[in-house]
Amino acid sequence: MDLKLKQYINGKWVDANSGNTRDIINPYNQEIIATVPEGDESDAKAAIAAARETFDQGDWATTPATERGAIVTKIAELIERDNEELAHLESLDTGKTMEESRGDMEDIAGVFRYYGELADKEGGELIDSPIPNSISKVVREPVGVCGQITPWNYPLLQASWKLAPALATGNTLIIKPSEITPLTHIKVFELMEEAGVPAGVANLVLGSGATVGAELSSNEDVDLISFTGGIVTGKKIMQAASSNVKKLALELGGKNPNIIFADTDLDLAVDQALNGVFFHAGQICSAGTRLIVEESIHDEFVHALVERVKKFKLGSGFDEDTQMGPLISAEHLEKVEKYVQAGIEEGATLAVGGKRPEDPELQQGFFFLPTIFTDCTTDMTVVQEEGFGPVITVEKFTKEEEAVKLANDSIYGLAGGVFTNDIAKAERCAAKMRMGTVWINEFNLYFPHAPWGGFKQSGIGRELGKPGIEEYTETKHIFQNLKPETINWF
Ligand SMILES: NC(=O)c1ccc[n+]([C@@H]2O[C@H](COP(=O)([O-])OP(=O)(O)OC[C@H]3O[C@@H](n4cnc5c(N)ncnc54)[C@H](O)[C@@H]3O)[C@@H](O)[C@H]2O)c1
Ligand SMILES: C[N+](C)(C)CC=O
Repeated sequence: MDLKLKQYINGKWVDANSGNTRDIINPYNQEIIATVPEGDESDAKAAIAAARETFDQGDWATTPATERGAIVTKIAELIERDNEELAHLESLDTGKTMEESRGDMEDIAGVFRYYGELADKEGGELIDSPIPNSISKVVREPVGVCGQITPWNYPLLQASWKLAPALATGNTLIIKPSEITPLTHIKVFELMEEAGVPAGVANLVLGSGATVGAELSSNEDVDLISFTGGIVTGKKIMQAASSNVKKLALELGGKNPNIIFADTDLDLAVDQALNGVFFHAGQICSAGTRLIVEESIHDEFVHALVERVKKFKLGSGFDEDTQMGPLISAEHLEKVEKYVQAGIEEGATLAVGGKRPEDPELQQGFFFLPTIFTDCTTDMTVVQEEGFGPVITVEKFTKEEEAVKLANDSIYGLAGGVFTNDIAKAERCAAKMRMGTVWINEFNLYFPHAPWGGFKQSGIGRELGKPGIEEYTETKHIFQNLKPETINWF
């Protein structure tokens, strides 16, 4: 593998202080694909010190935004140049199909390009001051040293949502990928170095959440922590971030509803419902795993879904005809199995799947069959908890208000969908759905220009769009009195 397989701290490619390493496993066949340094608190502290010193020294924060933007745009170009290599690394690490990984890399380049172009356009504004003879202006400045922690399901995509806006706005940063999927993070650091990101500005530390992640979240030299991952970890990070009242951005899980009305185009809704869940074997925060289907079309809809699911081709992400790859790890496969077992025990009807495949060619990988449960009710574990696997639950409704009530019956509020040909009805539902994104006649679409994030326990703050760059800035009001006079109050 033509990759450095090191951490990147203060402009140098380094091993872990301890000398420890970790083997990275291909989830398709359990082969070791790479061995990388396993950093710990001491590596995190070294990276934080470099980022702190670089930020405080000031050159990067005061580099003209146009220049920083040009570097971020250059990273986009390099990602486009190396798209195939990056996609290959992502599929090796995660098991997802090459087609999906190629799409991710296009999206990632788009994110760097978007923030590269936005870098010099959000400088601040003059306010119409109510005080005579004064100038009142609002400027945006970088927050400082940013800690960034990413998950294993969309490793580089989630990283791009953090790296690009942080760099564009003049912050310094330390990023920690999931310990089991570090390869595309390493590669993008090679590209960032090539694009001209100065030493100390962007640092990469590899290692576990309990060590590196916990240090980034609690260290008082870190000014902002941006985390994407599970709700349990998110709560720990929120607590740790209170050490110095860090700025906090949390992108957490989802248990996303997809409402299907009887007046929809059935073929479209079936197709989109499948797309909404089964990419990357359902390991998507915004997977539309809670189908809420109008009773009059329920049986026909479920039948159509099941017939298509039965034909899914599972296999290696590198085979052209594979539609669904494996789950990420043995541990996660076990978790999904237990989740499905809970569904069966709580009385849901298994319409298809529900177990590991029997195909001898898939026995080395962490595969689970695409699964559909019917006769589901809101009190069931499979309806309330995020399974993060290829599992759909189907609930029925008869009235519009009931559909919205079911959709909102969750601690999560990340995303949801509505399928209907009655646009007024769709708009009414969208207005009442308590989620950061609502799709109408669409599911799982995202692009750099529109903000992404969750209501309720799906998170705090927004990534992407203008809010995604504002997260990385502090707002400062500068007031200038053009005709100062003594007040003589005291
Ligand atoms: N909202 C979104 O946009 C979004 C996007 C992708 C994934 N997710 C969510 O991510 C979850 C799956 O990812 P995961 O299993 O990698 O999540 P996770 O919470 O287990 O791990 C995420 C990251 O946090 C680190 N971590 C673990 N413990 C930590 C600690 N105590 N302190 C600091 N860091 C720690 C991990 O090493 C990893 O890098 C799902 O819940 C999914 O919905 C959300
Ligand atoms: C945000 N998204 C959809 C790219 C990945 C969620 O896991």
